[in-house]
Amino acid sequence: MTFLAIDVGNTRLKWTFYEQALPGAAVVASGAEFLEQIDRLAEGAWADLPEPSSMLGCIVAGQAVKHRVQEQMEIWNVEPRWVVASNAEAGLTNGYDFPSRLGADRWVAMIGAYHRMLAEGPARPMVVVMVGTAVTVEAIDASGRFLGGLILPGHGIMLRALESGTAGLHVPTGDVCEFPTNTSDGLTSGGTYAIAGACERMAQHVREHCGAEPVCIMTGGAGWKMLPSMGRPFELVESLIFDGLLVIAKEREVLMGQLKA
Ligand SMILES: Nc1ncnc2c1ncn2[C@@H]1O[C@H](COP(=O)(O)OP(=O)(O)O)[C@@H](O)[C@H]1O
Ligand SMILES: CC(C)(COP(=O)(O)O)[C@@H](O)C(=O)NCCC(=O)O
Ligand SMILES: [K+]
Repeated sequence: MTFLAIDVGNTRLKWTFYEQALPGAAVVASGAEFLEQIDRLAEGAWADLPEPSSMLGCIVAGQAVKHRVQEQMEIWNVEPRWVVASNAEAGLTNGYDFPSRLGADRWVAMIGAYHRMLAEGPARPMVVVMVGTAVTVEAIDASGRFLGGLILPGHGIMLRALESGTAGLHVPTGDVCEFPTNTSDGLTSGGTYAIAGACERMAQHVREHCGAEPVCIMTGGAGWKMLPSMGRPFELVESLIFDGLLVIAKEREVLMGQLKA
């Protein structure tokens, strides 16, 4: 029972093909494409795959992109299924004012992170950071309640905003340093420490609210850029969204089985 997991962000589509729809399943193949390139998936990377038995995805990129992705999936007989954030799923409860308005990628990543933490020991509060086009910094308490999260511009958006809003900030990418002495380093370091600072504050909020030190996990295409500049240890888990999709797929299969029985 092979399984295709898809994560469509505002910059790239990421996919992983698994042997089974089970947490920890073996990876058969995986890839990532910028959204401008996704119309060639069916004749490109997906052409060599066997037909998946099922798929589950999360998408935050909008309706037009969703149609383009589903068009590529027409080489198979598989039904497109997309996660929408709900009040509760897979052990998490959603504290958002309007739960379905929470980005599906955020919800799925939190489910992946929470199950990963539970697999490693006793339940603890968490900070889950996703560094993609935007940056999100989520707080989860030890019982699995999503308390709320910060949304920041990612590196690219911060730089473009500064470039377009000023006359003197058109410079190449610089290095991250504590005391930048040129414009390039100032911009690169400013963006990086803005994100690191938000993560640090959220970790403080969670510690004060929950009375325990949070487990801190990071994911997303630009996570590796942030890791050396964090104020506290963060574990980088590139597969967090896929881990979450596997958890959800398995739980839904179990529920379906119970309904049929
Ligand atoms: N090798 C890379 N390929 C693509 N994006 C990268 C790479 N390394 C870092 N990035 C950064 O990661 C971001 C995309 O991350 P991703 O998690 O795919 O975003 P999203 O989920 O919003 O589409 C880009 O904005 C880019 O700054
Ligand atoms: C915050 C996001 C833009 C992040 O998108 P990404 O950086 O992964 O492309 C996305 O999760 C989203 O559109 N969320 C809906 C609004 C919300 O979560 O409150
Ligand atoms: K994403």
